[in-house]
Amino acid sequence: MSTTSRLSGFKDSTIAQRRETVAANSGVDPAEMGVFDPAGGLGVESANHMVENVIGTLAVPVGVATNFTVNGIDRLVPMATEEPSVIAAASNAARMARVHGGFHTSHTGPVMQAQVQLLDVADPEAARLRILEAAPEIIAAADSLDPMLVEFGGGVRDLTVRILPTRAGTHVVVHLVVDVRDAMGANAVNTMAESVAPRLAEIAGGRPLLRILTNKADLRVVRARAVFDKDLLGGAEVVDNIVAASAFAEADPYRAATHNKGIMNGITAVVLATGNDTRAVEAGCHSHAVGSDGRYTALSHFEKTPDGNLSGVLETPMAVGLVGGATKVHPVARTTIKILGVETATELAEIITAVGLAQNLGACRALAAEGIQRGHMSLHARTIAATAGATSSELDLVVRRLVDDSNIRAEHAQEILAELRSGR
Ligand SMILES: CC(C)(COP(=O)([O-])OP(=O)([O-])OC[C@H]1O[C@@H](n2cnc3c(N)ncnc32)[C@H](O)[C@@H]1OP(=O)([O-])[O-])[C@@H](O)C(=O)NCCC(=O)NCCSC(=O)C[C@@](C)(O)CC(=O)[O-]
Ligand SMILES: NC(=O)C1=CN([C@@H]2O[C@H](COP(=O)(O)OP(=O)(O)OC[C@H]3O[C@@H](n4cnc5c(N)ncnc54)[C@H](OP(=O)(O)O)[C@@H]3O)[C@@H](O)[C@H]2O)C=CC1
Repeated sequence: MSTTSRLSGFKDSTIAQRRETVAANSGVDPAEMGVFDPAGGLGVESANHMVENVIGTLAVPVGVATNFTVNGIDRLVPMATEEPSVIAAASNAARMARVHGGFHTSHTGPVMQAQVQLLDVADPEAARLRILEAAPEIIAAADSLDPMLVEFGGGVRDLTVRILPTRAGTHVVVHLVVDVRDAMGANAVNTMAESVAPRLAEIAGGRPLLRILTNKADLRVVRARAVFDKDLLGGAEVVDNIVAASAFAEADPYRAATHNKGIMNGITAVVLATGNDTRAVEAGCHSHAVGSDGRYTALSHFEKTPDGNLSGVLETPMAVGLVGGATKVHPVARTTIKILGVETATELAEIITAVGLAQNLGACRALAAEGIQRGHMSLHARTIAATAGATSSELDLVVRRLVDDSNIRAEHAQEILAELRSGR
């Protein structure tokens, strides 16, 4: 939790000043901010304990989005992304929601599901009922594998059975529904699924094959809503145009894919910054974008409020944890969690979905008003100038010229540099 996330002048500060401000406003020890230096973050030796055949690490920029209020609490939000303008857009959108109370969320709890696939079952309908009759035994056996999780208030909540016709015959698919508390939960539920699979197969009179969690985490859903201010958005016409942009994304899968990519710009950046599994969250979100009619659509929805402001809602599965995976191992992830000030995985999930909504609004506002290139390309100009070889002292000058000339291209950056260096 931060004292305030409204940090005026933050974007124009030096890196050292930003670190000081973030530490002061989040209660993180200023000395700990050194973790964001290349030498202070993930060392090669630690990396070698995380994955296989390690030869090094890859640094990704980490910035802090400002202006976020989620459920009445100000949060500074670390975001890891290589894409210019993402953090600026999220901060800008959060500023527009802040005046109307920020983001409000609700959730279904940290519930994941593991699937056990059973093949060669002669009587699938009867097998389904036999498994349901044995549910207390199966649930107790699964719970006994993770007493720690049960002690924390988690454990198996339910067992369901589906009959699935496939081109390889009829499969009986058992779902273990597990409250994984502060874990992302994949390892926890996979262990359970593997352990109870032989007994399930015995009851069904078939053979077990896959025993793995589903990333369609539709029992672990977070919903975020916010009202964005019409004047800060740019007026009534912009509000109407964002509503039309939202309708376009709902109606057209080609547009929905890009619209949802914009949401994931924010979501993935926080998921990555906190050491969570980006692929698991991406799989969950995109699967959630397919409606009951089988059509891929927008994850968010925007409409005009009676007083002419813009209301936005977003619902996403959000399988993130505070224990397990890389979250506790990666030194940067440990610090980003402290900056966020979250105590539970669900609180983290709520902030991430709020960022997704802000990110989406930021992009839709730009698209529905001046177009994406003005804001995005003027920030992208920094990358172009650096790629062209501008030094720190030359960078700002080259960027200004690229933007002023409305010609944000590498060749032009090189021309400007040549001109500067020749003293012309
Ligand atoms: C870039 C802005 C915000 C400029 O917008 P602006 O109106 O020029 O900004 P401003 O200078 O008036 O500042 C307003 C606020 O924006 C933030 N801000 C502004 N500039 C910075 C900066 N340099 N560094 C950090 N924060 C910045 C900051 O919060 C600031 O307020 P403050 O807190 O300072 O009082 C705007 O043009 C914008 O939001 N553009 C959209 C950019 C975007 O969405 N980028 C995502 C990448 S494009 C993409 O991949 C997705 C897409 C677009 O395809 C998805 C889709 O199609 O739906
Ligand atoms: N398809 C996918 O998405 C897959 C993802 N993965 C990977 O799995 C990893 C995540 O698995 P996950 O199960 O979260 O990780 P871990 O198994 O590392 O952590 C979960 C365990 O932590 C212990 N724990 C301690 N405190 C808590 C608490 N407060 N709440 C909950 N559990 C607690 C629990 O048991 P105890 O202490 O008893 O052990 C729990 O089982 C990620 O690295 C992910 O990439 C793996 C396979 C597939």
